[in-house]
Amino acid sequence: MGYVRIVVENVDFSYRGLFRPRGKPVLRGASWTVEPGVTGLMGPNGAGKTTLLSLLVTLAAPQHGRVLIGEHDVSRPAGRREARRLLGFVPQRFSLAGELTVADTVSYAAWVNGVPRRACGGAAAGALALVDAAALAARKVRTLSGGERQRVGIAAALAHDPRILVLDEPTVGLDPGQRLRAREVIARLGASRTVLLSTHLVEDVAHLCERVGVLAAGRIAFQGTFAELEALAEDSDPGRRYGSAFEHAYDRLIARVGATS
Ligand SMILES: Nc1ncnc2c1ncn2[C@@H]1O[C@H](COP(=O)(O)OP(=O)(O)OP(=O)(O)O)[C@@H](O)[C@H]1O
Repeated sequence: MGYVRIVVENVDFSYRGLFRPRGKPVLRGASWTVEPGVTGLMGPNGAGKTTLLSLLVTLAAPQHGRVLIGEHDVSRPAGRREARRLLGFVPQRFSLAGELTVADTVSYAAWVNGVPRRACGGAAAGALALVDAAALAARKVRTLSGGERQRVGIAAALAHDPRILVLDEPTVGLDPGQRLRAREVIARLGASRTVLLSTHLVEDVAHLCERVGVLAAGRIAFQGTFAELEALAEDSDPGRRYGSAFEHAYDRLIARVGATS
């Protein structure tokens, strides 16, 4: 199966409610192309990263503009149906039934996502192997550590063998060893899929992401490589270290977008 890109075209999105019929604009004319491999989505708290990921995985629909998953336009019901087969999603917080085994949890995810019942066991075993979690298959979910649980969540999202994997802050709350392990798993998955993850961690982007998008003031203010983002720092201080150069580039970018919006 080939690679699949994600295209976001001129998307507006507001959360609307009974008392806010026009809503609060979160995305305003956001456009972005996510290529195969691993891409990071960054942006300040409240910028709309989770909102944008929800639109990409068809949990919400834009009020204007469109989202394409491969050739499928998710604003149409048929396009949404086809797109969902191609998508796996790991939300920032997810609940798993503590009394189920890991194998049953991932088999169930496969079945929910359309894998025929007789193939679910094999699909689960394959997905667990992909995330280095085959040895956890017989464990009850309630006995897992945070890092193990995160890998099982990723396996559940992979159980129907999607071409695209979307992860919302996948390394939050993991200790440094587990974070490295999660990065290794995600990098491996990105070798044959389109992987998009949101993160606040500069090290995640530096070590893992071939490309990065920065969301600010309702749109993708930057898309390019990590090195290109870093170069925005226009390093006037030769003593500045690697990490802080990135923070500097990032701050300048956000300030520039804030001034023009
Ligand atoms: N269900 C909702 N109803 C109304 N407003 C919401 C809802 N979810 C998010 N928002 C608002 O939309 C804006 C974007 O939120 P979102 O969670 O997408 O940002 P984020 O970039 O993921 O933030 P963080 O980095 O803190 O996780 C915020 O102002 C938030 O308060």
